[in-house]
Amino acid sequence: MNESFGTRLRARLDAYGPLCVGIDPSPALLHAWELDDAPAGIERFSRTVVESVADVAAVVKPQSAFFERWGSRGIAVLERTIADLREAGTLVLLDAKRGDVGSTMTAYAEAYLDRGSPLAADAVTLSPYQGFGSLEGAITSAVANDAAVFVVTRTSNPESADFQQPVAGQVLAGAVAANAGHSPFGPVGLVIGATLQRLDLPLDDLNGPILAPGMGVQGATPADVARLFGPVRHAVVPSVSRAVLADPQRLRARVLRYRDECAAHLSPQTAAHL
Ligand SMILES: O=c1ccn([C@@H]2O[C@H](COP(=O)(O)O)[C@@H](O)[C@H]2O)c(=O)[nH]1
Repeated sequence: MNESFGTRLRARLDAYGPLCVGIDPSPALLHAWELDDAPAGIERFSRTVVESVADVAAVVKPQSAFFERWGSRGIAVLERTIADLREAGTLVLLDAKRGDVGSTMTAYAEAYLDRGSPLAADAVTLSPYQGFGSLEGAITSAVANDAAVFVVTRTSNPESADFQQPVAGQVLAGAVAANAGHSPFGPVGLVIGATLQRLDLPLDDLNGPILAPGMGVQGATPADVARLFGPVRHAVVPSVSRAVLADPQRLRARVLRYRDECAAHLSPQTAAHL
């Protein structure tokens, strides 16, 4: 029997430290790297990130949007990037934020979670705004494929609060129910921005991982992540993209610095948040 995503994630967090590194081949970053904003440039960018960080980051998160910009050729680069990451042994979290009616969600799950798919990742981000129940097929598929879903709950962008707060409790309740009985983490993680000033959700019973984007350019620091998540910080995977991707020469060094800072702030022994 294969190991569940939760087991694999816990092992990688313990072995490598708590950090997710993004692959975000935006026009601005391609320009900074003196690469063409074209499929070949995106491929070179992605290969460099994989070669520089796959052996030191617990999780790597390609941002699907930056590949989709180039249509089928961009998707082909995304497929090869996912394959390279999986071969390197890191966990791949595809940031695609899909959400739709149940039948269509099943098709998204086939695309991103079914082991046989060329786009299959270890986990994918989903949007719950068609009702948490609409994600059921994707959650079932995640369990069947030893994968996971990370559901948008309280995102890092400043516009999110008023819109998401009213339903965040329902998202949490759905995740708690889906994760019951699993160990060390269930198949449903939450996306909660590291930029939030305070946590307005009780996460103690989540029993799932928390992806926390927003470090670096969006303003959050590893210390902020520890303060925000306090007693559940052992389950947090802080994520960083532009702040480490800005310069290819310094990419690995910056990843190592973020990783070590996150480890120092988020380890169970650290009482910095108290
Ligand atoms: O709440 C969220 C959810 C996802 N993201 C994504 O993470 C990266 C962040 O990039 P940075 O350069 O580290 O700011 C990007 O792909 C977003 O789409 C997020 O920022 N906030």
